[in-house]
Amino acid sequence: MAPLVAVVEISRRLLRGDTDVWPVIVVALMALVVKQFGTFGAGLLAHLADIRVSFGIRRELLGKLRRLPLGWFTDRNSGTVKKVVEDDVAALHQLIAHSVVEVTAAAVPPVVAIGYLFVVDWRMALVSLLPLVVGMIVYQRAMAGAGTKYPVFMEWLTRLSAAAVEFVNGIGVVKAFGPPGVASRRFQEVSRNFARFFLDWARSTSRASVIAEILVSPASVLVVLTTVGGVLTAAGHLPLASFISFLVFGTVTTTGLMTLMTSVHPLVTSLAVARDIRSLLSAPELPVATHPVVPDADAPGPVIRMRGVRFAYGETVALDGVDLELERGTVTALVGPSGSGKSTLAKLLPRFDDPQQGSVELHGADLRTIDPSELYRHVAFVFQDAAMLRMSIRDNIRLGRPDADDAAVRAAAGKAQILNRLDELPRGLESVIGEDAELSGGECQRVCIARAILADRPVLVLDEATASADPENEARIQDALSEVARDRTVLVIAHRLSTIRNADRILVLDAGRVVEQGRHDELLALQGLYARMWQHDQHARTSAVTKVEAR
Ligand SMILES: Nc1ncnc2c1ncn2[C@@H]1O[C@H](COP(=O)(O)OP(=O)(O)OP(=O)(O)O)[C@@H](O)[C@H]1O
Repeated sequence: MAPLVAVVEISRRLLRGDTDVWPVIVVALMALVVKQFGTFGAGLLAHLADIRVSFGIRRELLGKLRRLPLGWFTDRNSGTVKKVVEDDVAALHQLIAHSVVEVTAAAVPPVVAIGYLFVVDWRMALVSLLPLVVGMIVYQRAMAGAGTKYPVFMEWLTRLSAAAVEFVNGIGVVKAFGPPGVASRRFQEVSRNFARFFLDWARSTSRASVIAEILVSPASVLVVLTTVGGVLTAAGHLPLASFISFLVFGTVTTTGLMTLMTSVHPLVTSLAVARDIRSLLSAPELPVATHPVVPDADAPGPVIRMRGVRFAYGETVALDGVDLELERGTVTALVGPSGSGKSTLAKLLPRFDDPQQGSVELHGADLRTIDPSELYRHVAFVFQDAAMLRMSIRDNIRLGRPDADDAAVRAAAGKAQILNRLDELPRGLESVIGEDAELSGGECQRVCIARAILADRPVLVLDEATASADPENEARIQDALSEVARDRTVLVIAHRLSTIRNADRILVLDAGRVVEQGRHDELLALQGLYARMWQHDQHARTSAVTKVEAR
């Protein structure tokens, strides 16, 4: 404001015939210097605050992610989590480091200017606000309906990006099977509908918003002020110095308002982002006992016991009253038709979720009463989606035992039937998947098995997942699994019945219930679901072999 005040003060003095204007100029220049330091200081403080807040939020988010049930992650893709932890927190930067300072800087001058103008001449001050008030009313009217469409606009953006991702992901399949053009048709359709929506939206608001913008522009304010002020000054109702004040300060209100409007948009976006962060922070966690129980590994009885377990995904009941006991050092296989609840059951053991009814116990202690880190000292798992972290294969293998030496890592890799393959890589165990090494799905799974062998937890949950592996890979995975199962209590989801013939116990699931259980021979003798599945499995194998031989 200082240069503007200086202009008015200098004209006032000159009009009085006082030519001593240097002190005013010096004060204005000093004020400018103070402003520069002030702006720099404010920016610095705001950025420091941003660093502290972002750090605090990220730490809170990571803590939260650690406490969320693992099932929460399987229901979401990693993109969602990354968006909140990385992008959303980064977007808050705008709010904390910039918007606060910018909005303040934009809001203060108009307020001061209006106050000052009212002191100089309240009637002219009202006149200077006239174009603004009319402009705001027009703008408000135009936006009243349009504002409600903002969520629809965001919805369209999500739909558009989903269609684009679908188009790119499915392009191979559609190219191979679909008629030409099918792949892009859906994407084009969504784009076209979006364009239509957007045009309608823009059209409904454009005329009014252009009028509003013209009204609140500095030019309009200046036209009104010079006309009214000129007439009043000429008639002797307004001193010339006051008229100059209005010419100088009159447009400050409108320019400030316009800056305010442009800095409000990032503010609104940041608030939406803050909502997403808050919703992640308030996602329900797995309850943790205030006085956790430490399970006694020497307690008599089964290592794992499930009683009357029921689990539903919304309306879909996946498990309906399951009882299960895993005896120490035994291998129990879960079999059943697709969708019978095998994965759901297996994932309750490492507490991906809690059952809605019934309980899961480890050495007689309900999992809900055990500290999660204590639970993972007992239970390891290898699931189909073999997870490799972006670090060396050595560190991937020793994730569960970071202090393991090289010999132990190599021994585990050897038992998991993957050591030779890893030694073939240019940097051996130092290689990083995705950077200087690529492994097949089966090979990644064997690395995960090596991790489980090294972690040496007494209970192991496995998804056999050999259905899609080639015979050699399958045989190797089988060998690795037999190795890892030695002396451990194992629950394995079996996709090929031939691989679990020797299991100590086989549990047959159907529609979320255990319908048969026993050893392979006992189940065959029952002539029930298992026997039918076995026949089907055998038939599929022989017919595949016959077909290959016939060729
Ligand atoms: N995240 C989920 N949300 C909703 N329903 C689910 C979810 N996961 C599984 N289901 C449903 O729960 C039931 C049991 O699924 P589950 O994956 O446990 O079966 P499964 O026996 O492991 O199947 P498969 O052998 O095909 O892997 C199915 O009806 C499935 O559609």
